[in-house]
Amino acid sequence: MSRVYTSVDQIDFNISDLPTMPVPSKVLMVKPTYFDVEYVINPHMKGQIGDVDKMQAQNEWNHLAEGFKELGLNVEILEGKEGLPDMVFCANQSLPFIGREGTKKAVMGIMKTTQRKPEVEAIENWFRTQGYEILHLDENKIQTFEGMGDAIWHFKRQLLWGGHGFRSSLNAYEQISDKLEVPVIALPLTDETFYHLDTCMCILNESSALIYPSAFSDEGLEMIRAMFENVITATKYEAEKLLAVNAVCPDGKNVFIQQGSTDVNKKLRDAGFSVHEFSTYEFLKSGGSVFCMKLLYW
Ligand SMILES: NC(=[NH2+])NCCC[C@H](N)C(=O)O
Repeated sequence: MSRVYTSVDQIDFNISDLPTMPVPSKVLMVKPTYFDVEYVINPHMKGQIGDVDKMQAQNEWNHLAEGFKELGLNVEILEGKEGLPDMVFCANQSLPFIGREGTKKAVMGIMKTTQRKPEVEAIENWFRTQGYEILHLDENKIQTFEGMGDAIWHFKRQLLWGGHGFRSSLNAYEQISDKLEVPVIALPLTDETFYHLDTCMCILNESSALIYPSAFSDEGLEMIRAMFENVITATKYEAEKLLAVNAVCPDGKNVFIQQGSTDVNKKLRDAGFSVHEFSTYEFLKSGGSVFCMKLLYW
């Protein structure tokens, strides 16, 4: 029986009562060899076609990979594929999961745009080498699901936050909830600039999240505020121009974030987080930053 929550009065559990989930120890990154802006499928890509500095992109990517290594994560690197310039955003093609008995499963995505659809198979083939059970959504019923671009695990808990509206369909979460036997809090996204949940919500630890409030509906905001004690908010400039919310906090303490997010970084430091700034300017041209340039898994 699926458990998809769409308003705060439906929520009948406390986070602390939910089954726990280990912190991911591995991170996948896809080499940016073929990364470029070749088409426009989100507002950030407008006017950027052909403008990516390839060498700069490679440098930024290397630096981020080094950062993950320094944090103690096991960094796995996959070659990109020619003709798939967005495959470097490897958070989008799947949703990895680990059950309480240690069983590993990956729900494969259904990309919204034809340009990105072939990326899924490449990631699926890679998952098979990692001992994951592959799960597919029913394509006759579900229109789209863009993996961890929209579906984000609560820190250390079997609870999924699911964004929908632009790249993922709400009914995808019913199937995911059924297949993984987890509750899903569904959040409609309201502003196309923040087309994936990972552009407007970053889960920092069990009780803290960084968000850009204007990207959510009132009901969505109510659910976020009900479940997180500390909600840090990003300004319009930093959220939109620097994709500051597309950050990642793999261990509940260290936050990797786009360089120059001064206001957010101060708020994060004041809340006790260690902030590490990375330059992802070339990837911002495509509408992505730190969070979507990697896939955390077990
Ligand atoms: N999760 C993300 N925000 N990923 C960035 C994806 C960027 C890519 N150009 C797209 O529009 O699909």
